[in-house]
Amino acid sequence: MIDVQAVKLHHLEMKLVSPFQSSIETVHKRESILIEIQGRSGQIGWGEVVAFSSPWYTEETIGTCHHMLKSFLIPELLKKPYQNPEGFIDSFSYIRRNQMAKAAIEGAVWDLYAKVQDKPLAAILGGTNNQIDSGVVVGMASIDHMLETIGKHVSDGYKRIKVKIKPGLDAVLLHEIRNRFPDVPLMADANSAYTLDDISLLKQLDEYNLIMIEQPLAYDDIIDHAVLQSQLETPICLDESIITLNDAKKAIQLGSCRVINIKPGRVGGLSESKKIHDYCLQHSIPVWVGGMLETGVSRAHNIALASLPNFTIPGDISASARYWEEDIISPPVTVHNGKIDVPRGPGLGFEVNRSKLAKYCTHTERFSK
Ligand SMILES: O=C(O)CCC(=O)C1=CC=C[C@@H](O)[C@@H]1C(=O)O
Ligand SMILES: [Mg+2]
Repeated sequence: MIDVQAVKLHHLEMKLVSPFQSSIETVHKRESILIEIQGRSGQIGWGEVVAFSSPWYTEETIGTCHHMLKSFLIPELLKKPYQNPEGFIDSFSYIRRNQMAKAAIEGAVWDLYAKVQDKPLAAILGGTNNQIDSGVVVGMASIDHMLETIGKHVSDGYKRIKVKIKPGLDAVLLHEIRNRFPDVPLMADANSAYTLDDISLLKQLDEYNLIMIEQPLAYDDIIDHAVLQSQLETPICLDESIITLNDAKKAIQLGSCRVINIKPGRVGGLSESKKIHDYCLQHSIPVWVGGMLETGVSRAHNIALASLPNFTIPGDISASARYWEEDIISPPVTVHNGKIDVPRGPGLGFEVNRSKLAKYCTHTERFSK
């Protein structure tokens, strides 16, 4: 039973240890909202808004999520008790899209639900693995700088390297990486930087033995991706184009991709993530958990999700230290021999460190019954 008495929104501002550049945007400072919900017997559940400050990745922002939470989602949660997270999800099924706002509060509800049952969130979701493989993303920089960063991550033991590419920084970059690191498991993420006019250039990337190329074409497309996939040997992975289970079904039926990146924020939460995972498992499509440069709270949700059996490709879940001087969870996420332990404690299995929260929090809002 989930009977939420009070909700707090903690607005945070944290500086990344180094700026993160993709084909569209460079992120220096991360704004986020942590959601703290309190159940009837005093247990606390945590969620996180992973939208960025501006709508460059999807249409949502911290501001739109805040509006949705305050005006619609929090009132729905405080209105009555729910038997389980699915019951709460049904209560807001009338709301179109706004996936990151929904995922943030749904994540807090899942954490609370697991704590009420005194079980790890991973177990409640159906996780089967005690450890997950860890991959890391290298943002754009000069090629020399990227090679140096990759070398560091490889020696730290990361199981997979993802680089950001765009026209002009693709074949030349991958060529240099393969010269230096011929065998490293490598993939490239374009964040929609190409069109079908670039097909011959994209075909050249087949020679770099990439595990996959992520979202090469438009952020809302599955048709052109099907055309491209039919001409590429390298598997296409969809990220931005997959917002719901239905999108995943259609993309798989059309042959638009051979891999899917599941980010709970992008697909509206852990329930939808699990449905996409299960459908992909039935259709032999491997999946992995994507990252959003998030704090330890959302990273903890991602670790629990990644313990499910079809997450067979290392995701973008790296150590806290890769992002922050100090994370706001205790203990921070650490990587040993390229692996992260799935926590065994109840709920997320990490505690939010209140003094660090206070340090990075600009203001807190409180809502109650
Ligand atoms: O969280 C991480 O480690 C990196 C995440 C990452 O690569 C991305 C986060 C958000 C937007 C994009 O630039 C990119 C992605 O598309 O997957
Ligand atoms: Mg991506």
